[in-house]
Amino acid sequence: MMKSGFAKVLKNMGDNRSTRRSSSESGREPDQSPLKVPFIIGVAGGTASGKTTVCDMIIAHLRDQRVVLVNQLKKVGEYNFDHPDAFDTEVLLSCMEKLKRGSVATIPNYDFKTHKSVEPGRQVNPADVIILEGILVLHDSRVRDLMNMKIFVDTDSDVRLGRRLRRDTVERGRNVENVLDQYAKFVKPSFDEFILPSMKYADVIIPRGADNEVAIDLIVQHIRTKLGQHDLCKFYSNVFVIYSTFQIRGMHTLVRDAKTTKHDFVFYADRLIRLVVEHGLGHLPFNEKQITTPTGSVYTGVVFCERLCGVSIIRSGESMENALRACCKGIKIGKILIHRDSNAGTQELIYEKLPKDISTRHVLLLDPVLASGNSAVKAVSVLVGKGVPESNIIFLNLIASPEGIHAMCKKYPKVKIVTSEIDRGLNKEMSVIPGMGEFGDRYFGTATKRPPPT
Ligand SMILES: O=P(O)(O)OC[C@H]1O[C@H](OP(=O)(O)OP(=O)(O)O)[C@H](O)[C@@H]1O
Ligand SMILES: O=c1cc[nH]c(=O)[nH]1
Repeated sequence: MMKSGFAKVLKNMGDNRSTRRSSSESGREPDQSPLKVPFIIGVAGGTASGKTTVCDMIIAHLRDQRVVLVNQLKKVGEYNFDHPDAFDTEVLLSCMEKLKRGSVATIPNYDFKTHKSVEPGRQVNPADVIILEGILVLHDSRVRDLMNMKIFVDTDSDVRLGRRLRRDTVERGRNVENVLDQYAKFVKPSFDEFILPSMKYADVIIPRGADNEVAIDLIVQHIRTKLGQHDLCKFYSNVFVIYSTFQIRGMHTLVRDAKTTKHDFVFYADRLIRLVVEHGLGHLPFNEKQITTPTGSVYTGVVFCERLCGVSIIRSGESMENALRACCKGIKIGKILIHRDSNAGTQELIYEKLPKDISTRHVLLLDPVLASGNSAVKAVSVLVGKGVPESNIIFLNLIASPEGIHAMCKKYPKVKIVTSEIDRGLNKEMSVIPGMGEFGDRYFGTATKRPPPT
């Protein structure tokens, strides 16, 4: 039986068999968002451990996603097929690079009977999820570094030997003695020397392989969560987008609509702000506390963090103060006014009024729009200058641009950013696209911007 040595199975996508409806079929505008970075999973484990079955189960559960399964590429002509030298890591890396960039990759086919590559190679299209499977995919750090999730399938060695014997004799026409000889000479020593030691790099170890449905279910849930997140959340662990629902999409639809009245804009912006504030508070530290309920039972809970304050960036940030006050009784709120000259790209601190003991507090920094990030970076620099540890700052925001996120994360990687949606980018005027226009003017009903105080 001949199978491709690299892109063995193309599920749902590889050769243009996507099960997802195209944008034209679904009646949407073509997706103009920046390139989606695929979620890459590595699945390693000894021979006949059930790696392929585990991959097939993950693919079956992710049937609404474009998934491609790629096998570790064999080098033609190698004798010890279980040694790291038997794999063509350079070609694998270049193919993965193409797929990550969103290009088609041509992957050599490999015949397991003749141990030769077979022309033509297989064309693999980019996908949402790439599963990289092979006994040694966790061995090389360059391959590991590509992965968002590393799995090791850990199946009992007797079970694996039994399966291997059956497969090689029944499916590949070899005799028992020859299979056992190869196992003792190459397969087992390589497992002990290279494969088993790579288990320490795994994020998840699946005992009993494909029989472990609970583990596979948990893995699939995790992948779904990650796929639902914006790609920037995969890059920056300090960036959080609140969990989207149709209610949240509906509120965004209203606040982004140029025809929405001021009254409705304020109503739905306030609803969104409240959700962002509640989510942001969830990132504060907590202490465990046990209380007794009216039924006399003990409930183990947590106490709210007490050393808090809000800081709004005037003027739009002030729209978020009410929601913060409604959630945190009596919270102190400071203010920062920055004059931003978007043409010159400069920011000037005009005014600040902050609690004297701010350096001992966790700070919730408020501003509904993160565009170039200049205002937020300047505001954080003021706080840090007052002695607030960077990691004690949570920036709460309704709409963020990728440019703003990059700018903040580059300068202040420990500041947490909580937003409700990440948009496509900025236009020439430095407005967020698609965005919601000038937030302050829409929220406060001012047709033109107020000049900064002199
Ligand atoms: O990331 P940046 O490129 O710095 O842009 C974001 C800033 O722009 C908006 O304020 P704006 O200057 O419009 O003032 P306003 O709040 O008074 O409306 C917003 O509230 C941010 O403070
Ligand atoms: O799109 C933008 C950019 C900056 N400030 C806003 O209010 N909106």
